[in-house]
Amino acid sequence: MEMLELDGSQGGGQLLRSALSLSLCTGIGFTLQDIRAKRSKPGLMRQHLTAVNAAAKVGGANVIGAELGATSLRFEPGTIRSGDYEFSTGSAGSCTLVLQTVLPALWSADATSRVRLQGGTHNPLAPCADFLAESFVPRLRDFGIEVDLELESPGFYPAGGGVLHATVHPARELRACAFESRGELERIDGTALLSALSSDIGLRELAVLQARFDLGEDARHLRQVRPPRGPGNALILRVRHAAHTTTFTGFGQRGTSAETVAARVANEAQTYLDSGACIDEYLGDQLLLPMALAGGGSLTTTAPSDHLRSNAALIEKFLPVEITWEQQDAGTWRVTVKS
Ligand SMILES: Nc1ncnc2c1ncn2[C@@H]1O[C@H](COP(=O)(O)OP(=O)(O)OP(=O)(O)O)[C@@H](O)[C@H]1O
Repeated sequence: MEMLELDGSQGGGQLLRSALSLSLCTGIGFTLQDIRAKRSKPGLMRQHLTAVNAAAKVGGANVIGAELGATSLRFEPGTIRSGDYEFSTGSAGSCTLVLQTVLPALWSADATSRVRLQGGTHNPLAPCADFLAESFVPRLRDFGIEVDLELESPGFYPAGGGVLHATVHPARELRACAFESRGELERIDGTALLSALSSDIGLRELAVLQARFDLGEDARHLRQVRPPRGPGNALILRVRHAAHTTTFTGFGQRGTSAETVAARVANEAQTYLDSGACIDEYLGDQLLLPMALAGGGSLTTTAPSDHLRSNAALIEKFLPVEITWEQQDAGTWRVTVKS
């Protein structure tokens, strides 16, 4: 079996997850050394370990070193199988990142799969379930990839316990896509999601968004998680253009006012609105993989993030593509994938 030797110190969890996805799709195995070496707690954390085990299960892989805290891993992919799967991070670790790891293998399978994920569905530093549903999955559809998502219950750090269901349909031939123009601005709306916290927090967050973007009453939603599993608050702002909806998320935390949480989300959205980009910084790194599997494509984004750069370097090791980026104007970069 062809094997790649990868240096895990060149990135974080994303490098591992992308390597797992690409290994399953290409049949190329890998060894990964110095996993997350530059992070404060290096090695495999629970969320990463769940992703390794999930990838091994979906792809019939042989794995050496899949243990909590492990700093090296050997992964030899086998045959991808569709089916009914259940993966749990066993904590509030992000289950959306686990889903993203196995999605490419599952859409490459020959039949529909159903996946039940348990853990955190709304975590800082990860795409939340709303981001997946409103921004990621609709763009996958452009490649010809059909994924249905159902959020049964949100899970926040530290209690976790969220449940997300995904149905993934086979997609053999991926269409090459260009996400360059976002089209006209149609609407901006926000949701304050609360669990075991006063509605007042959400109302204050939505008031900030209202003041910044002139949101009408029908564009402000307050949702209490019932039954609550533990305290949590996510503020979700959707900027809907004709060709793409961008989802911005903020998280309430002790010691940070509702106004500050909302102002950060609003500032992020404003940076995007001031740019001419179609795709936000986060979705930018996440779309590279389907673009490369489709054999090419392009997107415009607000910045070529570290995640985008390290993901591009990894993808080029597994697939015969070249990924480049160039600045178009002050707030817009164009990323191109060529085979
Ligand atoms: N606010 C956000 N909205 C959407 N996606 C996000 C957001 N924040 C982070 N992401 C995405 O989540 C992923 C996080 O990858 P990252 O490697 O940082 O994760 P990790 O496993 O927590 O790693 P580590 O702790 O090693 O940094 C990236 O694909 C990034 O684009």
